[in-house]
Amino acid sequence: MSAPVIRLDNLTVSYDRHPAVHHLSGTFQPGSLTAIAGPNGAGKSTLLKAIMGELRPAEGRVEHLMQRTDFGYLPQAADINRRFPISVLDTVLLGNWRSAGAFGRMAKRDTARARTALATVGLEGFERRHIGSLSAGQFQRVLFARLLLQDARIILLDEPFTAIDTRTTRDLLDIVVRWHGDGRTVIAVLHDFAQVRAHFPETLLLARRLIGWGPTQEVMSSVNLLQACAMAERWDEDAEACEPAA
Ligand SMILES: Nc1ncnc2c1ncn2[C@@H]1O[C@H](COP(=O)(O)OP(=O)(O)OP(=O)(O)O)[C@@H](O)[C@H]1O
Repeated sequence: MSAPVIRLDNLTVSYDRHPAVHHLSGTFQPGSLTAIAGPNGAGKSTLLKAIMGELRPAEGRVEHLMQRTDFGYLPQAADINRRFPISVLDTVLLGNWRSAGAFGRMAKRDTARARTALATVGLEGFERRHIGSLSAGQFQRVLFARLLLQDARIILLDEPFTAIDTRTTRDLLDIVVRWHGDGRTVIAVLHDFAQVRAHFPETLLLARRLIGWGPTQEVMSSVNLLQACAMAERWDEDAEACEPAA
């Protein structure tokens, strides 16, 4: 087995001293395609933010065995301000920050690459549109185009298919599968268990503590899913029913 790209060592991340992720240890292998699944409030987004260095561990650590610039990160849509007055093309060009000049001047070549990325996600002709005028699905396509331009080796996606239509989901899933085919490491927080089972060979099942991490068919077992639900009920009095185990 090759050296992992990310190692979690007894990772605990807290908000105001309340742990949202407890004592998590394990590794992501290069080229792996992993879903992070678990109930609401399980610590999935917190884990991605800790991997990206946006949150500091209360205990333990995250080791990156690659450069920070090798990482591409798509936060949850709710965390992104779409009122910022910027065009679709400029939003995609922001993905080019690794090679942009000192004053952010973009070469013609970069603009051409950004246009190609927009065409790849089906948004040819949208270059001059303001991002605030796009539908949720179109905006998610723009963010995928930005990741395409960034050309990151490790890609972290936080609920990339939530609240977008079936066709957009299918198109963006195709891009995720292509990234995997290229040998990139992809980690995605997902709520749709059918999507996880159909497209993600590895799963990390989290309920603040680790329930399972490995091949999806093994990790998404009835026993593990019931355990994750039971743990969620202990921290949420109003927990909704979890998906019945397959
Ligand atoms: N900024 C914050 N300040 C305080 N508590 C937070 C903050 N962000 C998250 N939490 C809490 O940490 C816990 C884990 O939240 P997190 O968003 O990581 O879960 P999640 O698994 O991504 O949930 P969901 O599936 O609902 O998006 C929750 O109890 C949440 O309320």
